[in-house]
Order: sequence, then structure tokens, then C-alpha cells
Amino acid sequence: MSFPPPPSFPTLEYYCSRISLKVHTLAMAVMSHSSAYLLPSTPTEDGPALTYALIILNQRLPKFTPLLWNHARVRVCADGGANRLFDDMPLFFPLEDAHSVRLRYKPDVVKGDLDSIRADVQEFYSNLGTKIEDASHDQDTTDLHKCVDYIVHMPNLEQSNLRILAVGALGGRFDHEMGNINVLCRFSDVQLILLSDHCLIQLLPHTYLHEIQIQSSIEGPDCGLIPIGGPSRRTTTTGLKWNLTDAELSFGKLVSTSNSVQGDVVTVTCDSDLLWTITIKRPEEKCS
Ligand SMILES: Nc1ncnc2c1ncn2[C@@H]1O[C@H](COP(=O)(O)OP(=O)(O)OP(=O)(O)O)[C@@H](O)[C@H]1O
Ligand SMILES: Cc1ncc(C[n+]2csc(CCO)c2C)c(N)n1
Repeated sequence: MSFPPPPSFPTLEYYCSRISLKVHTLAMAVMSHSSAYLLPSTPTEDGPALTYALIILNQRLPKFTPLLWNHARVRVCADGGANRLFDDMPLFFPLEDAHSVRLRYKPDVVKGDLDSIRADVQEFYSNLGTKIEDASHDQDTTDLHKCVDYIVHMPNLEQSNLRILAVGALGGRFDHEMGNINVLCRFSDVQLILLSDHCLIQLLPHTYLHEIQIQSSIEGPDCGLIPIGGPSRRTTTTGLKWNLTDAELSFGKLVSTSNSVQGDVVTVTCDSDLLWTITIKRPEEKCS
């Protein structure tokens, strides 16, 4: 749908187009988002019960990984992510014996082309009963892609309110980061959140009105909206310091970076999928 810019003397046609947009927005389904999984206990009273799946990628584990592990119904390591789980998880529990920590944090599955997992790590988890899924025949999709695909096809996992959290997805190698963002786009109908210690990103499909509940004790205020797959010609937001009203976001023109959340809820509508990103507070910045 494309609308003319407001004329200096608004015509009846202009008012009709505005009303039609308003009706269109009111009729849109709402998609709610919340980073409550970063809180020690996820709130149960508002909204449906969510099912979390955790993917561990091959980068240093973020500090909140044990928390996400506890929330998750299924835990999958992407190839070399298993090395990170094996090496890094005991570091979060310095007073405990490393071996007992490793026994406690046993992944359900390791999936990928298995060119990065160390032999000792593969043997350790295999002996514990972790399923090792060798997908080395596929050299066209990344290990993250393979893990997401595995999770969304799990027959015994409730898929209707599934949130997939992938840690270690940001920072580090730029080709990997872009590959990870491409997985967001390839699975645009899946609620997949990519996380590092410092920020998270997720896709906002253009077919919904998005309501993002801000957990101000653990995230923000810095945030951004990135028109990753092409221009979003009509973007409207509320709850930001620099809001947009039917504005175009486009690479080479305007991309909303260094924006800031102002309240408890941010709303977004767009006509092309956007990436939402928000900072995650360091432990010393957190407030209750
Ligand atoms: N430096 C990094 N930055 C961002 N993501 C990463 C980085 N390193 C690994 N990953 C993520 O972890 C996954 C597993 O990494 P691993 O090193 O085992 O595989 P790889 O063989 O290097 O990558 P792939 O097989 O996916 O090309 C990758 O698919 C990617 O999603
Ligand atoms: C055009 C093109 N570029 C790169 C790769 C390489 N590649 C992409 S995903 C992947 C699997 C990694 O586990 C590999 C090797 C390709 N196949 N096609």
C-alpha cells in the first residue's frame, strides 16, 4: 500500500487514505515480545506459557547462560558450541568441581558439520547420552541454521509459543554474524533471538503490530531498528526517544541506531521486516 505525502491542503482522498491505514493497523495481529527470560524467574501471570529452546554457538558463553539453561526445555550445541559449554560452564562455578558442573549441564543434542567440536568433548557428551547429529553432508547452511531447523521439527516440543535463544551469536567474526542474521531472515516465522553478553537482536515481521515489553532492570536504554531486508517505507513507533511516524528506514538513507527506549513498552509497525536490537545491561548496571 503506498500513500501520497500530506498535501498542503489535505484532500478528502488524503483523509480516506489515513483512515484506511488506521483501520489496517487496528486489524493487525499483535506480536508481544519480552526479554523476561533474562530474569531469574520468568513472569507467569501475563500471556501464555512460553517454551524456550537454547542454542549454544561457538563463542565465549555470556554470563547469563546458566539462567537461560534453567529456563530452556531443550538445549542444543551448534558444533563447536559444545567446546564452549565444556570449557566455559565450569568457570561460572569456581567453587565446584569442573566435572560435576559438566555432568549437570549436559546438552540434549550437538548438531552441525562437526568440524569444530573436539574429539574429547564429543566423546564426553556422547557417553553422557547426548545425541550427536552429524550434518556434514550439508555445506550450504550454517550450524546455527541446522540447529534451528532441528528444533522447529522436534515432534515432542510444543511449537506454538516457542522462543529460541541463541547465545554467542554477536561480536566476533563478521561473516558469522551476518550468517546468523541471515538465519533470522530464513526462519522469519520463528521467534529466534540472537544474544551476546552486551545485546540481543530479533526480527520484527512486517505482518504484525509489535509490542515490546521493556525489562528496564536488565535491558536498554540503547536500541535500534534496522531495515535489514530492504526499505521499510512506512515505519511507525512509540516509546522511543526518536519515534518514527510513517517514516522510511533504508540503508543509505535513515537507519535507526543510537535510539533510546523511554517507557515500559515500545510499539513498532513497518511494511518490511525490521531488526530490533537493544543493549543488555552489565551486572553492575542492573537495578531491581
Ligand atoms: N565468531 C563468531 N561470531 C558469531 N557467531 C559465531 C562465531 N563463531 C561461531 N559462530 C556461530 O557458531 C556456529 C558454530 O560455530 P563453529 O565454529 O562450530 O562452526 P564453523 O565451522 O566455524 O561454522 P559453520 O560450520 O557454521 O560455518 C556457527 O554456525 C555460527 O552460527
Ligand atoms: C556461496 C557459498 N558461500 C560459502 C559457502 C560455504 N559454506 C556456507 S555454510 C557452510 C557450512 C558450514 O558448516 C559452508 C562451508 C557455500 N556453501 N556457498
